[in-house]
Amino acid sequence: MADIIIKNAYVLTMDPDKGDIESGVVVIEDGIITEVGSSTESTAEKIIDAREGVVMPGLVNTHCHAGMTLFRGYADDMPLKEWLEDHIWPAEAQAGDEDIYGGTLVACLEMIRSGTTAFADMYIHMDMVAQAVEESGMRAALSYGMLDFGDTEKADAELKKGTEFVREWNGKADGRITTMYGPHAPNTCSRDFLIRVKEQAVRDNAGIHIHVLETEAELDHMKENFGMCSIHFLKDIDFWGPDVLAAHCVWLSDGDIRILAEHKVNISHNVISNMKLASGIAPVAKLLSAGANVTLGTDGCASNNNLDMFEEMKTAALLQKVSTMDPTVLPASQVLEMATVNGAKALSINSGMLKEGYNADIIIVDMKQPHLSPAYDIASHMVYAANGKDVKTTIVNGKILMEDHEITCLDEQSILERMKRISKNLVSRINS
Ligand SMILES: C[C@H]1O[C@@H](n2cnc3c(N)ncnc32)[C@H](O)[C@@H]1O
Ligand SMILES: [Zn+2]
Repeated sequence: MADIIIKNAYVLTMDPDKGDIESGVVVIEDGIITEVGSSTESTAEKIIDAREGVVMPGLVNTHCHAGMTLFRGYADDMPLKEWLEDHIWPAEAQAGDEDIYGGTLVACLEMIRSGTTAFADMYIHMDMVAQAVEESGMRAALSYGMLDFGDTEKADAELKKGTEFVREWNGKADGRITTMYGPHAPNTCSRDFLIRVKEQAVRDNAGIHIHVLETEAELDHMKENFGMCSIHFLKDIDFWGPDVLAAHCVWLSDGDIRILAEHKVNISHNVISNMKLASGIAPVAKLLSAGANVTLGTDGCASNNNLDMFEEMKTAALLQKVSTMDPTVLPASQVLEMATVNGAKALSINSGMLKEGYNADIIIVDMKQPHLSPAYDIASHMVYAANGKDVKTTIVNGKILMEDHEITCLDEQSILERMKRISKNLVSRINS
């Protein structure tokens, strides 16, 4: 007997061999999708009638700092350097285990509510982040954000911390948690340190998550110090490969785009964060036509200011269209691919499609609403008309984390109460 059968659903499989199914079933057993479309199986522990709903793969947020929900709305309307150095980093220095744990739980609630089933995170106090992810039921690729600023003692300590985290948590939480190395960026980490991180990641067979060319200031810094941009600099030290997840990638030349595509680097496009910090417009249409694996991420809540991947999809499409003055770039189906299939590939997880043998990471979107009516083209609706609040059911690894808008895995009220308490205490510590 199956664990879950979802029936009477419009199934947006994202599987190119199968396409959409007008009214079909999805069968789940032991955390895995065992059938899609039709089934001889009619009994299950749990039957979900998804009439007037769209069943699709959960969205994959490939660049997040989940604990930064703590700083949602805390420092807005300024450029990256001032925002990080004068506000966020001093605030993070005051945050403790309890704060990051509580902030991450709020992020998980927000993601589950808005249809994200997996995310890549780079942050601090990562044991607490991992613990929160484990409890939430979500899937995540976690990394400790390492910075050395050219200080060799700090480099040793940071790499030690990063390595311990990678080794301790990889494969934990029934395999829902995987780990990566997280060197912060080419302008905050030294050349030697980046070389050491790459070697260590190769030894540990782990991926690398890094910010790259988010701002023009980084481009100027790299040119001044190394006579080349970050993309060429990282090529020079053999850093690039399909194991790397590069966030932002805004300030790219055509040559940079070729390098990223050739080395099969995974790119996380963080359109809303880049717009809010006025960092710039990433050449996403060009990256995609060069064959690069472009995915979507929200970045942290202090530069977005939410974790709604539906907003991210719509904004990504619209900004590329207007910035290239070409309405045909990033059509809805391609944007959906970025948020599902491409994201799963970047995280090396077997999710992102509704297909036999894939992880049962699935969401159901409630279509019986004025803003989704009528429904000619479901992909169009998911990108241009829907938002995170339309997600009514979220399943990760075959477990229901939210059903009919009701969170089933976490105690939402107590997490929100805790956030009130810790954020108040944190701000009073920062201000004293
Ligand atoms: C892992 C580290 O990355 C920082 N961080 C958060 N958002 C950004 C961003 N847009 N660019 C660079 N660093 C960022 C966090 O504040 C943390 O210190
Ligand atoms: Zn970031």
